[in-house]
Amino acid sequence: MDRAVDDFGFEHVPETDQSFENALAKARAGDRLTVDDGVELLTTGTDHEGIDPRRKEQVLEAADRRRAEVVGEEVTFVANLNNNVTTACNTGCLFCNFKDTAANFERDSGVDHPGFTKTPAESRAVVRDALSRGVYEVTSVSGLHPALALDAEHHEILAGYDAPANQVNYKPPERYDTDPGTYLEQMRAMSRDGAHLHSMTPEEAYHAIRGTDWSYEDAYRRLADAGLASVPGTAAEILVDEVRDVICPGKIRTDDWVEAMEAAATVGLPMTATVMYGHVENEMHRAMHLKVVRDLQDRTGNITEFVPLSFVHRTTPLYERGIVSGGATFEEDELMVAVSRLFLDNVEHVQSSWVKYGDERGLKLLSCGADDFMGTILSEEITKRAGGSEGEFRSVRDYVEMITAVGRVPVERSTDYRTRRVVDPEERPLGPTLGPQADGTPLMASQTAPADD
Ligand SMILES: C[S@@+](CC[C@H](N)C(=O)[O-])C[C@H]1O[C@@H](n2cnc3c(N)ncnc32)[C@H](O)[C@@H]1O
Ligand SMILES: Nc1c(NC[C@H](O)[C@H](O)[C@H](O)CO)[nH]c(=O)[nH]c1=O
Ligand SMILES: N[C@@H](Cc1ccc(O)cc1)C(=O)O
Ligand code: SF4
Repeated sequence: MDRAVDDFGFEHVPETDQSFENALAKARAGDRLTVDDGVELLTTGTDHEGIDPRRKEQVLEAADRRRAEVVGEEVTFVANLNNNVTTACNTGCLFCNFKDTAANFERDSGVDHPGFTKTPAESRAVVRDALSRGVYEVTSVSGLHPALALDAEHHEILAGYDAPANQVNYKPPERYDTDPGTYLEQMRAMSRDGAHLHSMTPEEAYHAIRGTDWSYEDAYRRLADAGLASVPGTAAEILVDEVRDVICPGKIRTDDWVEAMEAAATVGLPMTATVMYGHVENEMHRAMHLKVVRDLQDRTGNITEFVPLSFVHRTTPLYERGIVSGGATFEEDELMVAVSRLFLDNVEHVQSSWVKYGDERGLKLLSCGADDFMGTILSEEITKRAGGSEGEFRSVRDYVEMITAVGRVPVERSTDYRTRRVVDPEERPLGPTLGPQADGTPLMASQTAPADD
C-alpha cells in the first residue's frame, strides 16, 4: 500500500523485523502472532513488493486448517432482518454514503432527498412482518439523527444546552418531518414478540450519552432493559487514530470504541467486531487493528464473531474526491480473512460477507478461514448506497445450495451461535426454524420454489 504511505505521511508503516517464513511457521504451529507477524502474513512478506501468489496460498491454507480445527465443516448463517431506523447523520465519515445530511430532514428544508426515518411504530410494523416470515434476529444500525436521544431525560438535558445547538449535535424532534422517538422506544419496538435485537454500535452508544455524564455502561444497561440483546461492533473501521483522522474525523476515537465495547460486555451483551479495510490504511494498520480486537477479547470474551468488511468505494466521498482510487483487491480480501482467523486465536467465528464480496468470492472466503456466511438480511442500504450490487437477500434455500455446493454443512444459527440447527438439504419446506415464529416456511414468496417446496 505505497499509495497510503506516500499520501498521508502515516507514522505506522508496514515495516518489521520479522520474516515471512518465521511468521508462517508460527501461524502453522498455532503460536500467538505479533503485529509484525500479522504484517508479514498480510503482505506475504515485506521483503518484496506486491503479493506473492505461492506465499499467499500458504497463508490461506494455514487459515483454512485452523478454521477446520476450531469449528469443523459447518457453515453458519442467521435468519435476520436489517431494519435501520434513520439515515440522517452529520458525522461525515468519508467512506460512507449511507447517510444523508440531517438538515434535509427538517420540516422547512424543502429538499427532496432519498433518506428515511422510521417512527417506533413503523419499526415495529417492519419487525412484525419479518417475524411472521420466520426471522430470528433484527439488526439495526442507524445514522446519528440529531433528534435521537436515549430517553425523555436525555432530551431534557440536550435541550438545556445553549446555542449553537450542534455543540451536542441536538435539535428537538419537532424540527423534523418524522420523529424517530427515543432509542429506548426504538429498542422496545424492535424487540417485541421475541425478536433478538442486534443494535447500538459504539458510535450510536456515544450518541445516546452525548452531552451527559452518563457512562457507556449506564446506556447499555438501560438499552438492554429495553430489549437490546447484542451489539454490532461496527464503527470500528480501522482502530488506529491516524487512519480515523483521515476517513472519519467526526467519529469516536479508538479508545472510546474499546470503552463502549467493554461496557457492553460488562452488561453481559454478546457482540461482534468488525474491520473496514481497503481504503487509505496499510497492512500495519490492519495488523494493529487485529491486536486491539484480540486484546479486547482477552478481557471480555464476549465477541462472537469477527467481520471483515471490504470497503465499497464507488459512490463514496473518499473515491469521488480522489483520496483513494478503489477498494481492496480480492487477494487482499483473502489475506484479510485468513490473517483474521490466524491472528484472532480467541474469536471462534469469522464471517464472510456476501453483501461486500458477492456469492462466488464470499464462498471462496469460506476456504480462507471464514466459517460464517452472514444472514438473510431481507434489506440492505449501506452497501447499495456505496455503489455495491450484490443484492439484499439470501433465502435458506440459497444458503443450503451454496454451502453444500462447496462441500460444507449448512447450519442455521442464533446470533450468539449457542443455538444451531443443521439443515437437511432434502427437507421441505426449506425455511428458518429458530425464529420465535419460524416454522420452516421459506422466507419470501418470490423465493418459494414452484412445486416441491
Ligand atoms: C453505516 S454505519 C451505521 C451505524 C453508525 N452510524 C456507525 O457508524 O456505527 C455502519 C458501518 O457500515 C460500514 N460501512 C459504511 N460505509 C461503508 C462502505 N462504503 N464500505 C464498507 N463498509 C461500510 C462501516 O464499517 C460502518 O461502521
Ligand atoms: N457482514 C455484514 C453483515 N453481517 C451481520 C450479520 O448479518 C448478523 O447481523 C451478525 O452476524 C450477527 O448475527 N450484515 C450486513 O448487513 N452487511 C454486512 O456486510
Ligand atoms: N452494518 C455493516 C454490517 C454489520 C452489521 C452487524 C454486525 O454485527 C456486523 C456487521 C455493513 O453493512 O457494512
Ligand atoms: S458510518 Fe455511521 S456515523 Fe459515519 S457517516 Fe455513516 S452513518 Fe454516520
